[in-house]
Amino acid sequence: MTATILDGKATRNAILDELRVRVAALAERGVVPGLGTVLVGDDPGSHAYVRSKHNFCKKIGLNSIRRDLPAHTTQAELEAVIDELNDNRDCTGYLVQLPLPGHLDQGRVLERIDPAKDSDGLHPVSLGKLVLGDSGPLPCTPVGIVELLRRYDVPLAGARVTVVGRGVTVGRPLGLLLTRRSENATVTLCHTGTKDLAAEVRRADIVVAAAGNAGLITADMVKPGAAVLDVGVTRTDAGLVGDVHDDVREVAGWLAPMPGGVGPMTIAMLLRNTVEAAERGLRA
Ligand SMILES: NC(=O)C1=CN([C@@H]2O[C@H](COP(=O)(O)OP(=O)(O)OC[C@H]3O[C@@H](n4cnc5c(N)ncnc54)[C@H](OP(=O)(O)O)[C@@H]3O)[C@@H](O)[C@H]2O)C=CC1
Ligand SMILES: Nc1nc(=O)c2c([nH]1)NC[C@@H]1CN(c3ccc(C(=O)N[C@@H](CCC(=O)O)C(=O)O)cc3)C=[N+]21
Ligand SMILES: [Mg+2]
Repeated sequence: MTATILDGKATRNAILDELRVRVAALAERGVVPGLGTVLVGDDPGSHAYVRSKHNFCKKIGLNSIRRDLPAHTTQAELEAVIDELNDNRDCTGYLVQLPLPGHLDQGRVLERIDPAKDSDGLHPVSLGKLVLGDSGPLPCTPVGIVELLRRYDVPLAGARVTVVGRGVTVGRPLGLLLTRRSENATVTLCHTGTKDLAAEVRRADIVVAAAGNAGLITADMVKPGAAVLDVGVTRTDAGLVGDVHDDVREVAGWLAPMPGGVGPMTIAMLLRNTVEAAERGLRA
């Protein structure tokens, strides 16, 4: 068997078409949503991500607002930029590119973002709403994963899902999303303390690999026909490598590859959160 590819780029493009229509409807009412990015330091990977976010804004008619700060920026200087974006009427949503340089307190920075402008869905208020089942911005990568599975009709209700990784941006919030009544999956979250990772993965109808450990998931660990989504990204001299070994393609029923799977969906959901924040602002 060769897996059906869950094509994140094609799906992202379909979502961008849908967003373009919503942005045009907002424009008719005099609202142009604007996505802000805050980037500290000169990591080339982070610069590339931020650049591509701004390019996609242009493609769907969003304004974008860019704040690039030097690596030696102080906590107070960064907080002043956060306060400015919170007050900036042109900025309907924004994100602080992670990770921040080690001398900055990431938690304090994220908490200072106005929750109404949280495009990432990673503010403590947004995560709290997710736990409570209240509506609000959802974390981009987890909601992108759910959206990708839905658009390919991968069955979720009753499915056994094994998520490898309990990180705050992917694994942990994904577990919360998938166990909502609307998804109804049964979720196992794995981490470095998991006793028998291979056994947990082998039971799964859906495997989400979000560990950041290159080639961790191999074909012998995957139940034939399972859906496998590769989220992890490891930078090597040979380029970016995912958590899922190439041999998985021969046993999986569906595969979201890295690159070309979940990554593009993350950006699509970031843009959707920004448009939705502007729509909510109109209703409020
Ligand atoms: N494609 C995309 O759109 C995105 C990709 N990413 C990528 O996804 C990955 C996860 O991101 P994030 O959640 O922020 O990362 P974290 O570093 O916060 O979390 C990684 C998790 O993986 C677990 N883990 C690591 N190695 C193993 C192992 N050998 N066996 C079992 N569990 C393991 C860790 O366990 P423990 O808790 O015990 O340490 C931890 O819970 C990263 O590679 C990141 O670059 C992130 C965001 C978006
Ligand atoms: N505040 C914040 N929010 C984030 O969402 C966030 C972050 N910080 N810091 C870094 C991680 C990582 N991340 C990715 C987004 C897109 C791709 C993506 O589009 N990847 C392409 C490949 C990109 C390439 O080739 O360089 C793909 O998978 O096809 C990957 C990873 C978001 N993150
Ligand atoms: Mg690979």
